[in-house]
Amino acid sequence: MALQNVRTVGVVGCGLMGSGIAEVCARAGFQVIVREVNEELLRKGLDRIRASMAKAVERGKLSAAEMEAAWGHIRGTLRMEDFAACDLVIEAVVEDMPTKKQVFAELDRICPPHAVLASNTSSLSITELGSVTRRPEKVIGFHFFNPVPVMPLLEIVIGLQTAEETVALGRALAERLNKTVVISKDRPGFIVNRLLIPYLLDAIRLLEEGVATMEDIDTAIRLGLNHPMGPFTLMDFVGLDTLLFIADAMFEEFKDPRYAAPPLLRRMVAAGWLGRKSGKGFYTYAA
Ligand SMILES: CC(=O)CC(=O)SCCNC(=O)CCNC(=O)[C@H](O)C(C)(C)COP(=O)(O)OP(=O)(O)OC[C@H]1O[C@@H](n2cnc3c(N)ncnc32)[C@H](O)[C@@H]1OP(=O)(O)O
Repeated sequence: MALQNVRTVGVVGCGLMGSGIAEVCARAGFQVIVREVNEELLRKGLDRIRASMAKAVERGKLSAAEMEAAWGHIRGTLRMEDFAACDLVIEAVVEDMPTKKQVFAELDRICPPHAVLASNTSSLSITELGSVTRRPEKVIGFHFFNPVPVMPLLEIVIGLQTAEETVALGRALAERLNKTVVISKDRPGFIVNRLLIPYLLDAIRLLEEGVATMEDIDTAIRLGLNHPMGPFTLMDFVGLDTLLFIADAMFEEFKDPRYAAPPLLRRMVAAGWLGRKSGKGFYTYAA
């Protein structure tokens, strides 16, 4: 399957990542079908896409006419069966292996045989996702970064059975979306999260040990290392539930204490303090 034959891209999930992926694909001229599990989540996801495009217009990254054209390429749905029309589907559901496996098995049943099935997973095994399909050579990881329209990286993850042709499609897609590619083997956390997750968890440990306040830790990293966000701002931005899913998945595989979630993180997620998206995480956000 070559990229020039891809007309319609499916996106499973219209949360933070799915909405960003749907937006950049529509802006690149693909027809996009994006699916959520209920009307409310779908409406919220589509609203997020529209708000992000409006911000791009405001910042001079997109013209009003381009925004309307891109918006016209996006169709929301609640039905998995609608992915029968897709040449490429990118899954961006919750970071949970049983849920993702169920999605991949369903996509394999519904999508045409030529379709490539990609996952936006940030830590789970592409090889394992491929194993529940009859097309493991067409299963690949496309790990985007939040906010998808702004972050210039696409981490492509190659499962044991992923074909060279599927990787070539990933490279061509990245070029179309104006993203730079890095290639990672299928190991937990790939490149970025292998380094990022222990750093973020260590920031929580530093806070719990009382070494410094979270404001000072954030300021230290922002001004001392020139990172755009300190670790607590970044954790709230990524979502504490997502961070916990990733840390647990990495700990499960490596059994290395560097990836063990600090108790405070688990309790914050239990309390529903998920970061920016829930209005409260390490910091509190206005509604
Ligand atoms: C956990 C995982 O598996 C993976 C992950 O995703 S980890 C998280 C990765 N993400 C990060 O690390 C984000 C770190 N933070 C940042 O880079 C920055 O804080 C940020 C980009 C989010 C915001 O930066 P900022 O300077 O405060 O915002 P802002 O000035 O509004 O925007 C920065 C740029 O993006 C552009 N932009 C903003 N929103 C946009 C949109 N919706 N569409 C297009 N462009 C947009 C702006 O125009 C601006 O571009 P220029 O510099 O060319 O003017």
